[in-house]
Amino acid sequence: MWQNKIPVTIITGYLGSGKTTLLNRVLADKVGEKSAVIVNEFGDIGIDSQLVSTTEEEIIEINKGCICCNVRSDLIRLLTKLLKRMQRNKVYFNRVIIETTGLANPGPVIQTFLMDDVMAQWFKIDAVVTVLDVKHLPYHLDEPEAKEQIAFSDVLLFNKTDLVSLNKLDNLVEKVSDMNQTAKQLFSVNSEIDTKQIIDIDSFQLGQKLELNPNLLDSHHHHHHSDVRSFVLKDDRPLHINKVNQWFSYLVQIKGENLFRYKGILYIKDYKERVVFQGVHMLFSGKQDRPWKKDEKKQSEIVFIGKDLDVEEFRKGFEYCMKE
Ligand SMILES: Nc1nc2c(ncn2[C@@H]2O[C@H](COP(=O)(O)OP(=O)(O)OP(=O)(O)O)[C@@H](O)[C@H]2O)c(=O)[nH]1
Repeated sequence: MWQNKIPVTIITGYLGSGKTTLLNRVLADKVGEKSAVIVNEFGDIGIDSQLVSTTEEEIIEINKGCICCNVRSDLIRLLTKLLKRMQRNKVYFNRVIIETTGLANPGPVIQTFLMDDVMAQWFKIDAVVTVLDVKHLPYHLDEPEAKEQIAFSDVLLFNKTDLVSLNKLDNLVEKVSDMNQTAKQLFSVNSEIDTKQIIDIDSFQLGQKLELNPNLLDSHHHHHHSDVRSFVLKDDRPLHINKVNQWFSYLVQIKGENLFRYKGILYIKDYKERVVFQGVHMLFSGKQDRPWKKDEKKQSEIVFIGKDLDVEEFRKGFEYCMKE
């Protein structure tokens, strides 16, 4: 039996801030070995689990909804199952890392570990790590999810510092510090930090969290998402690269402001490799990834998350990329 509770690191942060990049760093590091990883995706499909580079960790994905709402019971069920498998020596893990969706309020996730008896007996929260996209966060600071992610944080990672001036960064740090005065502050490009600064730091402060939100432990606590929607386009017909380039440059330039997050895997005609792309507002990057595996279904899957997006228009654009 284990004498110590299993530490849980909760990685949160708004859409596209650099959470998966951070998770990959932790997993590539010695400190992340033997982690059970839970990735929660907002939308129908799990692109994240395909983008997380894995070795021997258990990666489990919850993608039926948002982890902080209807999926809380799924989280408990899943962790209970993992515990049972460990007791039967089927798996071994000595920590849990949860990456929440960019639209999750971490409050209810924290609550899961405090309120449920079994969870509280076996697990302890090591830290809530919030990744901040210093370029785009100023546009989202008024969103309730962004605010709560900052408020509940034990470690604030100001990421993407390559994209802003020192002046802008200072302004943002000042605003964020007003919202959370006790969290440790770290700065990074591509979430590059010494992972020891966020893992096994035992810095979860319940008292301080309760001061912020006295309802945290109230099991009737409810939370509603702001007006942000997501949808997925999926098709197994190959896409033409020239058309894809045209469509994306249109989307980025014309829709970029309302397009908070988009990412996916593309099946491009005549390419042996998958194309993986990522976008946050007007910043976009795509690259050829590993070759398609023999038994893998070749198809394109894209998730879009944003405000005032006309799904039909996106669907037409996608169809256009398939036409000869
Ligand atoms: N320029 C720059 N780009 C970055 C930095 N960190 C991450 N990115 C890019 O930002 C995009 C989003 O990074 P992810 O790690 O996928 O972000 P995320 O928070 O997991 O995103 P979601 O969970 O999908 O909302 C990717 O294209 C990254 O390569 C950084 O410090 N600077």
